[in-house]
Amino acid sequence: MSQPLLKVVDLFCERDERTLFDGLAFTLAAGELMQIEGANGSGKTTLLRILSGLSNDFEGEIYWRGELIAKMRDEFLSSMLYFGHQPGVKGMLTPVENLQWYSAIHPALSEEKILAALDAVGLKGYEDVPCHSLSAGQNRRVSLARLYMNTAKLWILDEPFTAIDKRGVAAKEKWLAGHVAAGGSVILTTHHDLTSCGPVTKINLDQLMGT
Ligand SMILES: Nc1ncnc2c1ncn2[C@@H]1O[C@H](COP(=O)(O)OP(=O)(O)OP(=O)(O)O)[C@@H](O)[C@H]1O
Repeated sequence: MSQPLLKVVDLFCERDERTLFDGLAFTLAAGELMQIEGANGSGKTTLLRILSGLSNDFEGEIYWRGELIAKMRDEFLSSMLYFGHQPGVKGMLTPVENLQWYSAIHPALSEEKILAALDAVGLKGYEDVPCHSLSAGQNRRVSLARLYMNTAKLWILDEPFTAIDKRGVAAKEKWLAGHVAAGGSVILTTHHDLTSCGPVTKINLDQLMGT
């Protein structure tokens, strides 16, 4: 069997003296999509922040391609896209300007690719409107356009479909399915039922909650 992309061993995390998970272990293969489930406050966001390197407040080990992430952080970070709760969109900038800013700290992207990404998320015609004049769902779409511009192997997505309408969700699910079919991997949280992503591995944090 080929080596997993990501391997989590004996992960323990507590917040406010409450154990969120203890002994959490799983592997994620290339081409696998994993959904983290659990009640509000069960630790889904906390887990995704740990996996993406944004939080070090945990015990246990996380491996990327067989090596401890802590020992090859730069390589891991360049292979991973994290999409957090906040859209991370600057209101004073237009969608095009936001994505230009994003592409400046990532592999440079042509304006053509940025416009294609905005078209793909349904924002054709809004390219030059300041984001503070867009709706919550449209701002979320600007942020999601990063997925259409990114070549990272692993996508870690926290509630990517929040504020997105039904048609938008179906289109994004297809995009995730395409990423996975091309050998990429996805770990996400969502309260939506995933219907168009293909096989989904599920981990439920409620069953791992301490007392
Ligand atoms: N920085 C922090 N300091 C202290 N406690 C925190 C911190 N971040 C989260 N928590 C606590 O950890 C628990 C898990 O929070 P988390 O945001 O991971 O849950 P969640 O499963 O993502 O919830 P939701 O479905 O509501 O988004 C909560 O009880 C929260 O209060």
